[in-house]
Amino acid sequence: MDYRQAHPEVTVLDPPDAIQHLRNRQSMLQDVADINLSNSYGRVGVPKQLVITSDDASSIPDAVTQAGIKLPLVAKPLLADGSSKSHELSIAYDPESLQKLDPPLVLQEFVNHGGVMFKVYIIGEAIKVVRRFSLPDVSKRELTKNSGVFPVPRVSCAAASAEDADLDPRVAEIPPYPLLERLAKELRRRLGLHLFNLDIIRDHGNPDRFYVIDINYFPGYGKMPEYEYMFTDFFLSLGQRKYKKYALASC
Ligand SMILES: Nc1ncnc2c1ncn2[C@@H]1O[C@H](COP(=O)(O)OP(=O)(O)OP(=O)(O)O)[C@@H](O)[C@H]1O
Ligand SMILES: [Mg+2]
Repeated sequence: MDYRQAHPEVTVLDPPDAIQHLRNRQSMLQDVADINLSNSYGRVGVPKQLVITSDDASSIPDAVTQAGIKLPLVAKPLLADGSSKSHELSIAYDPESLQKLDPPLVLQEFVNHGGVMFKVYIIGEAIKVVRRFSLPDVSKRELTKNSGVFPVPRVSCAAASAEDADLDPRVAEIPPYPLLERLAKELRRRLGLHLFNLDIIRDHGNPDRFYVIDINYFPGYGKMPEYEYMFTDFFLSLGQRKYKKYALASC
């Protein structure tokens, strides 16, 4: 803030406090929940979730029952600070094993989505969607058979791209652009950020229902095809905006 005031000539793209908002998995998804976007192209929300801050893991099964959220649950460290620990996610299949978890956490309902997710990159006003492999569905049978807490492998970061894979079109179809554009526009405004991405999954039982499960600030753009062109356009648009401002001020 001080720096910004002392140097009005410097363009601060995304302010640190707005970026900070994404370092907590609870506050990160709050705006998506508030927007509660629904139009003729579909609906976008957040999986039902519960935040556990108490150190006493033995109270988690009761808290889950009271919140009415359903197993299996994805347990995510509350802080998403980029450390490798903050990416250590697990899946819990039965109430008993919830006591083995290590708070502070966000417990999120696991949504079956057919093993494919969408990384939606936002660069200013531009959007690029990339398909990635994700976790496979959990069947009712598996849910009754499995018990325990299992680490979640970082499937979406694996080298294999889902772009050219032979996938069920109902699972692989990119979410409708008009829906993503509305969401991106609202989020840009509410978050006060220009450079971020959304991890989105489609409910396997309901193709019009989408869930945002993660938002990252300045994600690895290297994995995004054509990022060079999109960044060039973005920087040019910033330059033009600044030029217009100066031109108006000096009139
Ligand atoms: N609610 C959910 N339902 C189903 N699968 C989920 C859910 N949340 C997360 N996953 C799966 O777990 C993966 C990692 O989750 P998430 O993106 O929230 O964590 P992360 O630590 O930020 O991981 P990454 O850096 O790999 O994106 C997702 O890509 C997806 O495959
Ligand atoms: Mg993610």
